[in-house]
Amino acid sequence: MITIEHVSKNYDDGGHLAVDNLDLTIETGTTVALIGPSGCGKTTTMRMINRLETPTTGRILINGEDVAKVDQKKLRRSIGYVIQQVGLFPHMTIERNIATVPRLLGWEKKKTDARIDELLDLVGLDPAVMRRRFPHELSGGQRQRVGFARALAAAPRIMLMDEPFGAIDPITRVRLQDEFREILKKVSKTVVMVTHDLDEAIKMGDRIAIMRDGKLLQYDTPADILARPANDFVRDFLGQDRHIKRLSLIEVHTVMSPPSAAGCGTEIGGDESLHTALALILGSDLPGIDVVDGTGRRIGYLARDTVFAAQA
Ligand SMILES: Nc1ncnc2c1ncn2[C@@H]1O[C@H](COP(=O)(O)OP(=O)(O)OP(=O)(O)O)[C@@H](O)[C@H]1O
Repeated sequence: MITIEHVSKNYDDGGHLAVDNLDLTIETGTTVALIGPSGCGKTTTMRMINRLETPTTGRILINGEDVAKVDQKKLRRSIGYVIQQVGLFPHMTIERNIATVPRLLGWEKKKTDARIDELLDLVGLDPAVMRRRFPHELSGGQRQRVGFARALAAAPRIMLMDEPFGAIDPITRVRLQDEFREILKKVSKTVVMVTHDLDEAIKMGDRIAIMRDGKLLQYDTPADILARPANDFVRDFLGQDRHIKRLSLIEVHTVMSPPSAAGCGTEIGGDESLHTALALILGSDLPGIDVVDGTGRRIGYLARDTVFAAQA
């Protein structure tokens, strides 16, 4: 668990606080997305966790231990850090890049080698092809995968991710978000992620922290934030389509009714979102659609009105 207690950051001794009396608790194994307008203090907050910045007042605890009292090198090596432009060492092969922290920790070659293969597999890259390549021989998406693998190398319990998909084209970005989310769940990390992208925060975050002028405005699950913005600023920040965005968090099988006697010809998977269902229903102009399982068997019926009611 990461506990941020009454933390403020004043960079210039002037009156302006980059982070203003922030209190935030991040439960172990969850992902928290920090979001808010440019300059609101997201990156500063994240960088105080691994002591790239020092709080002016307040303290940050990891599992009860004050990070200010932990050896700085030890702290950094125990926290994975992924940044927008990846920051791979250009003159090193992919395998050496991934081995950075294991080497600093003095791992044996055999253990490091096995770990490199395991991680490249995990992030969907073929070790036989990738190990000996250099960063400039990779696409942006592949580099981001390697950056992610490198951050995971020494199995840190915490991952900090600063705009990890910011420099990636939209199609690759969505695919990487899906894959990284699955991997982070599988390896059960505590993740703090900075993003400008509300859809990304909704998709990746178990909780979203919305900041403005260094202050925390709302900290809640994506569904609760979208349903109940804390104030007018948050409501505006979420946008007019927040009800539609909420539909992307609800799976069809959770609201479907029993299957209709006769199929209606248009179908959707039970684990798809109501957002996808809405698009299908509007496109088909039907009062509802069939819900099917992975084998194509009809398991339910989703009425248009059910989708509309879920938006409210
Ligand atoms: N090293 C620094 N020295 C002085 N001021 C800084 C420094 N880093 C950040 N700031 C200031 O602190 C405030 C918060 O910056 P921070 O980078 O944390 O915001 P952010 O929400 O991550 O912004 P962005 O979304 O634009 O990356 C801003 O006013 C910024 O100008």
